[in-house]
Amino acid sequence: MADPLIVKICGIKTPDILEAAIAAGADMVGFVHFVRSPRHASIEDIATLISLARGRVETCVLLVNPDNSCVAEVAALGPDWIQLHGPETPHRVEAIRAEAGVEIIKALPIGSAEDVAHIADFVDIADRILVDAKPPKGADRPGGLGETFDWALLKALDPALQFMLSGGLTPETVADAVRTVRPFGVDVSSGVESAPGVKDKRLIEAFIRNARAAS
Ligand SMILES: O=C(O)c1ccccc1NCC(=O)[C@H](O)[C@H](O)COP(=O)(O)O
Repeated sequence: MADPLIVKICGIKTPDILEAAIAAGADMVGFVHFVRSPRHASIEDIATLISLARGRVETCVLLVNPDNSCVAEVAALGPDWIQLHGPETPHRVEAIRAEAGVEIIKALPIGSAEDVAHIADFVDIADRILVDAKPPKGADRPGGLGETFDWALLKALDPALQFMLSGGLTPETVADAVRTVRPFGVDVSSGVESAPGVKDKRLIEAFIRNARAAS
């Protein structure tokens, strides 16, 4: 039997939405620590959210090219995962993994066949790979933009690679994404919001329901 689909709801900022995501059956929740994001959460808020979530749902703190002090501060909160969503090199991912002692999701932006080929550099270093749309030139952040990419590019990947799919997924598109791409997991942020940074409980429920129905 195939592994059950992992569903991650990213960009949660409040206990209320955390509870809604858990009640709707999320496997993993993401907290963004990046000041330019409309989903930015402080270290103090993330500490509260992790303590509420512990043992109920896997937690992931999303960082962009963090320095060592930021990594240490986040690792001390005891998340299940750290997601690196910036231009971190394989060497830097390896160093952060060793420093934090936390499993790493490496997010990689996809816009071309070269970007897909670049994934191979991280598969033995990161614990999980997440593919996302490459941000348009001039974007003020590297993710959470509601942008999709050409899923057909992923046909070049080693079929044995288990990866998570993100980038512009919505309750309406996630079933097609699951059936077409057959990812190990799906990740969403903008597609379950009523405005940038404002999560919508009904959209979260619909996203998880539609993802599971297709898996
Ligand atoms: O969400 C953000 O604002 C963000 C900021 C900086 C780096 C990454 C960010 N989000 C990454 C995510 O995990 C999103 O879930 C992923 O990019 C998909 O986002 P969306 O297309 O909005 O569903």
